[in-house]
Amino acid sequence: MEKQRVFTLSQVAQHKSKKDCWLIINGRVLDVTKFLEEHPGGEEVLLESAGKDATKDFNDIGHSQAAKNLLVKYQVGFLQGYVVQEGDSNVGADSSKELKPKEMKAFVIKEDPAPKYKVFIEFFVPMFVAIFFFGYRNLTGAAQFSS
Ligand code: HEM
Repeated sequence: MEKQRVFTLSQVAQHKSKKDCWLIINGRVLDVTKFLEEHPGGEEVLLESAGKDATKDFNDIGHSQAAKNLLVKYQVGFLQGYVVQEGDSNVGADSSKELKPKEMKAFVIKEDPAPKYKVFIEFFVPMFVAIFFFGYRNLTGAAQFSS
């Protein structure tokens, strides 16, 4: 559950120190603070990407499947606006399968542009039309009755 949290780029960017180091790889937000000293490539390279998207750097090195499997271990969530494509869930599940670098598809999170306006259109407008209609009929009916 913890790994499903969604972070914005600016939230990730706040974790860029040696004592609190996050980075993004393939849309996954990773807390690598405890991994800094263990990283075979050294802590400097990780600190250079701290708080940022390190996907390109990670892929350029040609990390092994074992390294890719480690990503899930340090994952604390996902980057907002990214969808992990099919097959990426295999990371960490089957180390015998070599996975290709995953492509992340960006999508736009659309907020309802005017929900109050929509309520007005869907509810109040028909209500006003009905009131107007019955009011008009009553008035004309009353007018006919009185004449
Ligand atoms: C959480 C993210 C990362 C993990 C889990 C990770 C893991 C590993 C592992 C297990 C190795 C040993 C070789 C291998 O198995 O491929 C390694 C080597 C290395 N990593 Fe990373 N790495 C990460 C991020 C990065 C990043 C962002 C860079 C940036 C450039 C980087 C640069 C390197 C380098 C330069 C090596 C040494 C390669 C060599 O000696 O041939 N790593 N990494």
